[in-house]
Amino acid sequence: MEAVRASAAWVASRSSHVKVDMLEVEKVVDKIQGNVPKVEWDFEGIHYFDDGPLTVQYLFVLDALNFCFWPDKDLSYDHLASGLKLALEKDKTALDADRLQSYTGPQLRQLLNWPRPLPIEEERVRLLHEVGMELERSFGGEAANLVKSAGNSAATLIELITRHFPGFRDHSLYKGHQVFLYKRAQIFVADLWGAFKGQNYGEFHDIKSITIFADYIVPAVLRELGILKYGSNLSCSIDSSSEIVPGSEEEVEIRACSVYAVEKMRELINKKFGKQLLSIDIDLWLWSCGVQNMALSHHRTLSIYY
Ligand SMILES: Nc1nc2c(c(CN[C@H]3C=C[C@H](O)[C@@H]3O)cn2[C@@H]2O[C@H](COP(=O)(O)O)[C@@H](O)[C@H]2O)c(=O)[nH]1
Repeated sequence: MEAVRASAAWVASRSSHVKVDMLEVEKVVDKIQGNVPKVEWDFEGIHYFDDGPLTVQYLFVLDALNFCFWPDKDLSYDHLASGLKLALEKDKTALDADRLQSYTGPQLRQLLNWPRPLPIEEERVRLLHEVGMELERSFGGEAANLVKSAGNSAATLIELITRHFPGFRDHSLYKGHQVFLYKRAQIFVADLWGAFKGQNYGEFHDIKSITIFADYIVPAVLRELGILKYGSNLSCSIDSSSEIVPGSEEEVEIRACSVYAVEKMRELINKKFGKQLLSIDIDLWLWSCGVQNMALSHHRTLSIYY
């Protein structure tokens, strides 16, 4: 994703609230001797998988809703992944395109077996409808057809997703420039790649073009590692759990600098240790560390993108 990589670097070079500390990037790389611990996709054992098109439908719906869990302190990504899995196991038609278009908020809660309104629930419902409608209109109702039409190219798939599904157009304006982060579109590609182990629906000849997924966990891990340094006002806001305004310079810098920092880490590991590491590998390692560290304070932005 050249647009993501280039715009993240552009932000990082002008950033004032967040800095990428290159010395710390080097220290971390040397400490692990270039060996990023391998984390298996679905290390938690919470995702639906049947090796066929229904898995693709599941992952697309999952990533359409894969954002903003923190406003409910008991809710996490795991509930979404395992809730949709259980729903599919009970009823294989639960995620059919026509069904997606008719879910209401209470029905979505019921589907996920969640006892109270979900964060930004109306948007989640709207996005489900959007996915159902566009899948039906352009892809015969199946996310598997969307994936097939990308011809095994991650970049083409992301282009198709962002062209057809406005809810996946994760971008911001920063100092007048358009910044692309495409977190949920990229994570869908990575989920296909991970679930299908690089085969079948998960085969992409350009998987190395994917960057990390700029969420709210990875930046917190990078900060903990000393790689991201926040200015004092931003540090105070995050540590006191104040909300960071969506589209603010602070928010864009946190996300873009995270992408940039991991790109630098990957380049360094590959150069110094002669590896062919992907950003996805680093992402899953950092993310899995982050979700296991309950004490980590992350930035809080109300957003449908992450
Ligand atoms: N960068 C990055 N962000 C990720 C994921 C995943 C899940 N990926 C699956 C793929 C393989 C594994 O087996 C994982 O299960 C979720 N998130 C983000 O985290 C946040 C949720 O946090 P909490 O509220 O604590 O549950 C929220 O923004 C969500 O969008 C990832 O991989 N990378």
